[in-house]
Amino acid sequence: MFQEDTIAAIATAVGEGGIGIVRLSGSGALEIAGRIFKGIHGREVKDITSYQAAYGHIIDPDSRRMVDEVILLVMRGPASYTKEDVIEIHCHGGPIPLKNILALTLRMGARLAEPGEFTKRAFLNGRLDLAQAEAVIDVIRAKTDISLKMAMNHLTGNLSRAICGLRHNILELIAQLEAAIDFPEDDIEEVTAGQVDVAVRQILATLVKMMSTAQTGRILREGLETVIIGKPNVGKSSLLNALLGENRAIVTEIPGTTRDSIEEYINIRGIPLKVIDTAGIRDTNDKIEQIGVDKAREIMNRAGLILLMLDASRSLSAEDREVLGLIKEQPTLVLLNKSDLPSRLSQIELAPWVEDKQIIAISVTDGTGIEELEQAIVNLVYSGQVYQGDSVLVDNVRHVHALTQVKIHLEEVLNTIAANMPSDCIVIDLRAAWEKLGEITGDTVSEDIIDQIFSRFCIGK
Ligand SMILES: Nc1nc2c(c(=O)[nH]1)N(C=O)[C@@H](CNc1ccc(C(=O)N[C@@H](CCC(=O)O)C(=O)O)cc1)CN2
Ligand SMILES: Nc1nc2c(ncn2[C@@H]2O[C@H](COP(=O)(O)OP(=O)(O)OP(=O)(O)O)[C@@H](O)[C@H]2O)c(=O)[nH]1
Ligand SMILES: [K+]
Repeated sequence: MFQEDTIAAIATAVGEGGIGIVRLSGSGALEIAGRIFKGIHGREVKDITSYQAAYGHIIDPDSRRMVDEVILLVMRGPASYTKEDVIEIHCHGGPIPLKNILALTLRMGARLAEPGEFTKRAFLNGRLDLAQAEAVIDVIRAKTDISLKMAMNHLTGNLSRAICGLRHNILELIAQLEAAIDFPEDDIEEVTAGQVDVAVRQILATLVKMMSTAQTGRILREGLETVIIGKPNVGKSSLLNALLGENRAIVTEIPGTTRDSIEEYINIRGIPLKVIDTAGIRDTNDKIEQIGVDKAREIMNRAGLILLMLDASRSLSAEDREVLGLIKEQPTLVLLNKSDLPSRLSQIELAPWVEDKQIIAISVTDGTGIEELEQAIVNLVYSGQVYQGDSVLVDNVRHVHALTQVKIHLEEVLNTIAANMPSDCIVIDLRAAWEKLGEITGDTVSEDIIDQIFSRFCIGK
């Protein structure tokens, strides 16, 4: 199922870099490269064996002008990333050499690749399944080492294998039931329904276990949206700076498809915290009562973690009570800052406001309680089992949605069995579950969904 046109794109990040790469993929890749590459000692592209590089120059065949000095790498399909013929031109890593070489390949007949089109071809040509292809971009966008381990785990196919295992088990049940439908001699059917019931319950248990990893998985993949809230001067900015300083901020620039944004993450023992910026609110006015309670509520509703800060060196004020009044069901850690100063905050007065929320005494100034704060965040995210990167976590909303549907279909199977309905009714829901699972690996998925997934990739990947 090879696509005939040859695509080209800059594979490296835009901007200044040591080396830049223009990548070509498709049946015309070698020929196009052959027309613009002059290798040392007359080395020609067609004579370079797969996974060998050659030194030479890119020459514009029309003007005979030298465009850049390069190293060219040949990967012949199907032993390439896309399974097509692939050429990489490693040039000087400036935007102008890259742009000129790309333009030249386009002039020679290549087409500019769409975002994610190389990986899309790798998927369509069977190098990767859909879950693995999605992991490629997760590897690139991983925010911490742990996020990276999780993504690599998916890239190597561990999630896919788990899904395929479930699909295999469901398909076996379908086959058994259909055999019973097609050969209804004996009263084999009743026995089979009982067996199906047991088997489906087993599959459901595995499914539920997988789904239970989704919350942690999603936090590791996307970051935990965190808001630091408290009245002016309690030490919110100081805490943010302390966390940033100790844990080295990872600033990922994601030129989003919807909006250009720079997202900042704080790495708390491998957990990426995405601190929601309340600067906009703070800039206009420093007073909590002027924030507009609605706005504060909205921010807190969006947050996955609330760090509510009080000044332990002062007694509880009306402003504090207003902030405390915003506490809801969400995970909240109550931080009593400035614990280095004499305490004036009455725990008895505070208690009814915080109920079962964890309270941590900290001092940003001398570092007291920061470790405890980090540990509390770790406990919240992992709820027990710290992720070491060795097991499969479900981390992708698309996958969670599919699994939720699968669960509904399988529960329907149990209902159908309980209602003594005929086997073909059972088969309908088993088949629906089987197909839904296939959406994750891309075995049964619409072109729309495929396009949607790859459109979120960067160009050149
Ligand atoms: N220069 C370069 N680095 C890169 C990539 C690339 O395309 N180019 N990759 C991606 O963008 C990633 C590596 N992924 C790859 C995965 C498979 C194959 C591949 O061709 N595999 C062949 C093995 C070839 C052989 O046997 O020698 C195969 O499995 O058939 C290449 C890259 C990261 N680094
Ligand atoms: N003694 C002591 N002072 C602190 C501590 N943390 C912060 N401060 C001081 O408290 C003052 C306010 O700190 P900020 O971090 O600006 O407080 P904030 O909550 O961000 O204030 P706003 O930006 O006005 O909302 C500064 O003078 C800090 O140096 C602490 O743990 N102990
Ligand atoms: K401040």
